[in-house]
This record gives sequence, C-alpha cells and structure tokens, in this order.
Amino acid sequence: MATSHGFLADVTNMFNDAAKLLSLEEGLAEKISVCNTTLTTRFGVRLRGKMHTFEGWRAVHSNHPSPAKGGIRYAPYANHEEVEALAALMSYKCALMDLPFGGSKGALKIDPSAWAPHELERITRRFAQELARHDFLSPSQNVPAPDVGTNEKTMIWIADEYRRMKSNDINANACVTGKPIAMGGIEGRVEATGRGVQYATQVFFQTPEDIAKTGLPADLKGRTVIIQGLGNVGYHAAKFLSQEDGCKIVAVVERDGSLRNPAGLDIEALKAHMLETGGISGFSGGEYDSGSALSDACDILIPAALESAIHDGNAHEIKAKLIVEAANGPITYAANEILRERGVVIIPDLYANAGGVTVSYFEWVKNLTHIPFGLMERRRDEQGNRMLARQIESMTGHQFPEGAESFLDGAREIDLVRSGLDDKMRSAYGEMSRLWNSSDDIPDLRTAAYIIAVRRLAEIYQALGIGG
Ligand SMILES: NC(=O)c1ccc[n+]([C@@H]2O[C@H](COP(=O)([O-])OP(=O)(O)OC[C@H]3O[C@@H](n4cnc5c(N)ncnc54)[C@H](O)[C@@H]3O)[C@@H](O)[C@H]2O)c1
Repeated sequence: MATSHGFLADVTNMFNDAAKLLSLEEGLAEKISVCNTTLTTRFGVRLRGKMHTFEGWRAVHSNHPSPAKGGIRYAPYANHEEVEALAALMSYKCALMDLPFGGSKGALKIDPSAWAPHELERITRRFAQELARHDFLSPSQNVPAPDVGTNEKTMIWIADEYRRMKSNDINANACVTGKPIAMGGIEGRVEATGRGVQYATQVFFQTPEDIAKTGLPADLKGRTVIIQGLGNVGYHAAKFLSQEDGCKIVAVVERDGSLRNPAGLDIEALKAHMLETGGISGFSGGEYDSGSALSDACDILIPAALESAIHDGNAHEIKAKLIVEAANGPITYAANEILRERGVVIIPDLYANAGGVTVSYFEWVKNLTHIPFGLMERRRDEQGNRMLARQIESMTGHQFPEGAESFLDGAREIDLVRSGLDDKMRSAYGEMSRLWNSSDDIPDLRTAAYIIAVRRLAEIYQALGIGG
C-alpha cells in the first residue's frame, strides 16, 4: 500500500516550482507554504469494558481567509505529516477555486471498520469535543467535511456535539459541511467530488488545444477509463462518466485487487457487490485478479484512493494519456516529472477534486443565511425577479446576462448546486488552461494551478501587511 512518506515534501516541492516563477518578496513563499498550527490530541473513550486511547490531528495550514476548511479522515495509517500535507493542498485548492476559505485537514488514527456505529459515534463525539475545546471547530474558524473513512453520519455527530457545547450560537450547524439533508445538508454534496471530477474531465475534452496535447480523440464518449478506489469519489466519478458521458470503465483497482472488463464494468452493480461483500472479488461482471490494473492500457486514469499511488517505481509503466487526480496527492513529485517527460497530461488534484469543497461552500452559505434554496425560488415568484439568479451570482461570482435567469424557473436545489459547481469548475479550468498555454515556462496544468493559488494567497498576505 502507498504510504504518506514524503507526501509533505512532495507538496512543498510542487509549491516551490510555481512560487519560483512568481516574483514574491523574500520570505513570503515560505510563509505561505508552511503549516500555521497543528493540534495533536489524545483522548480516552471507555468501550468494550476498557479504556481506549485515540490519537488525532487537526492542521490549520492557513486561516486567511477564515474559516479554514478541509475534511476529516479516519484511517489506521493517518499521521501528522499527512494531515499537514493535506491541509496545505486545501489552502491552495480554495485559493484556486476562489473560495473564501483557508486550508485545514484532520485525521483520527483509527480503522473505522473495527468499531460498531454506536462506538464510532462515541469516539467521534469525544474527538469533536477536543476540536471545539481548542478552537479547531467552529462555523467562523474551522469547518470540517467528510473524507476517507468518514461520511454524513460522522459530520452530524460532530455538528450535534458542537451545538450542545455552544447552544447560544445560532450558526452552530455551519460548523461542518457534508451533513445529511434533513440536518442542514445540501442536495448534491455526497456526489459533489465525483461530479466535479466529471465536470473537470468534460471541460478538458471541450478545450481543443489541451486535448491535442494528449493525442486522444476530442470526444469523451467511448474513452476507456481505469479508476483506482471505488469509494465516495471514485464511485460517483465512474458512475457519471459511464452513465452520462459514454465512457467505458475498463478496470477498477481496489484494495483487494483489480477487476477488468474491456466492454465496460457495470458500476452500480459492482458498488452493490462491494457493499455486500466488502470487496471486488467474486463479482461476476468482470475478470478479477489480486494484482493492479493501474498500468493497463486506457485513455484516462483516475486515481481516487490514496496519496502516492503513482510513484517513480510505476510511473514509467502508466499507459494512460490523461490522468485526472480525483484523490489528493496520488502522484509523487518524482512520478510527476517522469509522466510530464513522457507527455502524459495530468489534471491536478487542486482542481480535479475541488467539487467537494465547492459544494461545501454552498452548504455553509445556506446554513449561515438560514434561507433554504427552495424558499428563494418562491420569493422570486412573489416579488418578481432575479432572486434565484442572484443567489447563484453571489455564490459563484458568475454574472448572468439579462434574461438568462428564466431557465432556472422551477429549479430544484440539486439543479442550483450542479449549475453552480459546473460554473466554478469551468471558470477555474479556463484560468488554468490559459495560463498553461500562455508561456513555455509553465510546463503543466499543475504548475498553472499552483501559480494562480499562490498569487491569490500572496495578495491576501500582502493586503494584511504580512510580507510586502
Ligand atoms: N470525500 C470527498 O468529498 C473528497 C473531497 C476531495 C478529495 N477527496 C480525496 O479523494 C480520495 C478518496 O476519498 P473518498 O472520500 O472517496 O474515500 P473513501 O474512503 O470513500 O474511498 C476510498 C476507496 O479507496 C479504496 N482503497 C483504499 N486503499 C486502496 C488501495 N491501496 N488501492 C486501491 N483502492 C484502495 C477503498 O477501499 C475505498 O473504496 C482521498 O484522497 C480524499 O482525500 C475526497
């Protein structure tokens, strides 16, 4: 299994490659790249008749702007360095997507499958108390979301614990995103990261100068795809790309091996099999083996599991022409160089998996305004005009031309979320692509993404008087 060894150094190296192309004042690049604060907490929970000690972290890479935003991961391999690397990626991601958040990430060193739901609830509530007690959880300072090993349930336990602790905070529910709909969540958050991966892939295939660099046909329909990790992100990306864009998912790589089907795997059926059996082996709709299909022939490779999956030991063997980084940090710095030299185009994590935090932003705004999107829609009917369009405008910065709002008549919350996400993904891609194509000094989309992010962060630090 990939480890997080060197992950933080890889993120810093990628940052430095971009920062050196900008003329930043001395010391500012370092200030931006280092992690501000990391809380380490160890707490006890009495379970199964004995006291168990759990170790967790919450890193705030940057709290300019505030709140800091980023997921919480439950994994047995979680560690301090990994959390800081992931928090740094969150700062750059939010800056690239022009979201008003700093970057944060948290983790608990735990195998969630080893505990029953009621036990996980008690552990999570204790973790939430520790985070809140140290100001690493609050709607205005630090807002977690789901990541590997956590989900809507984890988020609502955290929100509920926080509400009990801060019963006079009317915005308490906005202390986490990714909540169930009935508890202040937003339609489309569960699918959002995979949906964003789909939109990122679509817009890439609609950009002729970029698609030309891969040598792939300009049509997304019929492209062969390999997905690593059929969890929340990988499953939704695979589902949407196969069902809506006509891609063929020719292989899935999971922790227990690989499944191949040259005619395309039935993703819904495979996911149902995984939920029932806990793995991909024994699925009748494909050929299983215990090895890895990561370097099989395909057009598009989507790593959606863990960091450092593609490293200098296997980067030479990758046959895909395009890699869409659905996971955070799935390609090491060394592998990135090898792939770039081999002409493989990479849509970087900062951008490709930003759908989750973008829709989290919509949820946070919805919680803070206390106005459900549907109510906005009715107000438009009563008061005349543009209420719904204004809400999208304020969320995304998109300006509707006069008259364009009429297509949103009768829009449901999910439509609003998807169109807002699509808009954000398109505008960020346009910026990255234009920059990449504007200069030979910018070797790839990743460097372009980092340049945009670092520039924005530098502006914030300079405006604050920190550096310049
Ligand atoms: N959930 C989100 O909204 C979100 C947002 C942005 C980025 N991400 C990133 O996407 C990645 C996946 O997150 P997720 O939320 O889908 O997690 P998840 O836990 O739902 O899914 C991870 C999947 O990867 C599989 N996996 C684990 N080890 C593997 C291995 N060695 N080889 C192949 N497969 C393996 C697991 O079995 C699981 O199916 C992570 O890097 C995460 O940080 C997630």
